[in-house]
Amino acid sequence: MARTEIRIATRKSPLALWQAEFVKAELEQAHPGLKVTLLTMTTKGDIILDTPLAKVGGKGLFVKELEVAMLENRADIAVHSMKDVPVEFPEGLGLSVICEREDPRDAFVSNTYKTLEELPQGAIVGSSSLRRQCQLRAMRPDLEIRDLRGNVGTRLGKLDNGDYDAIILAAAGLKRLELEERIASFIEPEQSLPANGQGAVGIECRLDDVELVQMLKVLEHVPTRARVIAERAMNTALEGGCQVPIGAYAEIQGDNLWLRGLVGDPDGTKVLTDEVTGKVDDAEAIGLELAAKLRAQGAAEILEKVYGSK
Ligand SMILES: NCc1[nH]cc(CCC(=O)O)c1CC(=O)O
Repeated sequence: MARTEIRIATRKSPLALWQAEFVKAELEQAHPGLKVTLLTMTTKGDIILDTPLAKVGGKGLFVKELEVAMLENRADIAVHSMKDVPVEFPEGLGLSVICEREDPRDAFVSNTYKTLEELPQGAIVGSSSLRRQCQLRAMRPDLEIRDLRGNVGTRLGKLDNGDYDAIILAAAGLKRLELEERIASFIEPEQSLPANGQGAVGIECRLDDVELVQMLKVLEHVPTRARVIAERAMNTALEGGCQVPIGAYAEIQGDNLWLRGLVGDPDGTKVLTDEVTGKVDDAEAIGLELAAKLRAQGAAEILEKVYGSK
């Protein structure tokens, strides 16, 4: 008998809730009679899980609370922004679906200026992403970049307070939250290469739940998966985390997949970029090839310096 309920474990931020509600609506539409419920949780970051379920090689494993909920069968799925999804999953869990990508670009948000180019000398720009900082500084070394944290609403509030002349956010988050009118202009990938997976949403679940995996498949978007796999492969091969100046962005061009990567110094003095094109079916190999090309240019030394200074 087909299952009648799917439980989504989700964080409480407006964007996390939007993504969970999106998945709920799609699943309920695709499977008449199915009820999808949201289990909201406050996450405190990584915790050590000590249940036998999550033990690998006798050791406790670092997992997030959403994953604990799935491993303990209090929830069935978790919905993630792909750019925040780590490379490895606890044993038994994995990414079963990658949904269609929203706008992958970074967005320039300002109440005064229309574009990055329009910013006056010494303007104050908010972003805590080293990837964005590196590319901004490379383009405009005169700007003063200041930290900016919190969820999308918090960040916009700080801009409106006058703390910054402009801030950089992902276009996808703003569009999903119906805040697109806050975008003064889009920053094209050639100017600010997006983070791997930016704008794409993925669904994590227990991989042995065959019926569930099957029901989730209606949300799968094959071209997005190929793009994100290539981007993540490059990132993984260079051991890039979310807080290093590293970008990866793929597009599908006919039968081909084109992938561009970037590794830089946070201060923007060194920026390495390279590209690889190959067959869509070879997405992962394309990512690995690009990582090797960037390494040959000296990417590993740059990243080591960033990690070393933490
Ligand atoms: N790092 C935070 C984060 N993770 C996902 C998004 C939204 C965009 C997306 O789904 O990729 C954001 C906000 C931002 O970068 O402005």
